[in-house]
Amino acid sequence: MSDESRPTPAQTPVAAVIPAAGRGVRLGPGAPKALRALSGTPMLIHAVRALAASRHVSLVIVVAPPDGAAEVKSLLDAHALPGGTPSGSWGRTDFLVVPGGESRQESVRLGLDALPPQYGVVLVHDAARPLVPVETVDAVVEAVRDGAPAVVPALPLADTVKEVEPAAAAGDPEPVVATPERARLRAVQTPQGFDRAALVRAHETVTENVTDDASMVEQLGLTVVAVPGHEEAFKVTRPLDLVLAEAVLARRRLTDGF
Ligand SMILES: Nc1ccn([C@@H]2O[C@H](COP(=O)(O)OP(=O)(O)OP(=O)(O)O)[C@@H](O)[C@H]2O)c(=O)n1
Ligand SMILES: C[C@](O)(CO)[C@H](O)COP(=O)(O)O
Repeated sequence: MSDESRPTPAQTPVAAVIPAAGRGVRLGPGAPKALRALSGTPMLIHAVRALAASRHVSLVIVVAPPDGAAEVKSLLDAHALPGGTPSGSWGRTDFLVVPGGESRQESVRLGLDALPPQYGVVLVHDAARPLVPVETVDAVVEAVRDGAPAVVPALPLADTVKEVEPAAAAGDPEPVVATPERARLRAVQTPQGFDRAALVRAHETVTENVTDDASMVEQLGLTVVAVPGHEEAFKVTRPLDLVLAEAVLARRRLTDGF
């Protein structure tokens, strides 16, 4: 589809790419992180449900561990909505599974390669943020639809942040070189939302390793805007995060009944 005939972000359907191919080294030994259970359900399934809960999202592309695409596809089919829907669909949300790569960046690119032409808005969401509320997903989509080429959910910081000269050996003291003004800093979450053309160009252009997709779009000189993030959209990275995730799910079961 040419750029001229592609629908504008305000009209276009929305797809989500969920990179889920990481090992979860910081979480400790075990299955790939996205397949580990939270309250008995794989983290990835929580993440897919969170995105599929948005009325905007009609396709989810899951980027599976490189040798785990068939297992992930079966898992998604097994967790289809009650009542049963055809393989590859959860009611109004379709899903595709593709194998991932060596880095998060490569996995996202492989997900983008599988994106059908009609999708003009793309969310990129870590499987490792399984509890993001639907309100956050919707706020990101709406900001892209309003014309921002890239949108990140973000929270103010509680800790003061120091820039250091990284130590040569782990555990050595590290000289502090600067203290950025905390009030101007934000901790950035996912889903990050993009005009598809901007994100694809960023992945074609930026070759150095970066830690999120929005910074690649920044490097193109395009505007990235932040909308309010949510404390429950935290990333499950280390063992203590699992404790917090289980506590959030227990509270949701009590207050929301699920
Ligand atoms: N080669 C990779 C590496 C990461 N990811 C995904 O990117 C998201 C954020 O990455 P992170 O939390 O760092 O996950 P891991 O790479 O699994 O964690 P670790 O760095 O502790 O190994 C996760 O959903 C992870 O599955 C991916 O799809 N492909
Ligand atoms: C994309 C991200 O979640 C934004 O905070 C984060 O940068 C991912 O980092 P990771 O080291 O790959 O978990």
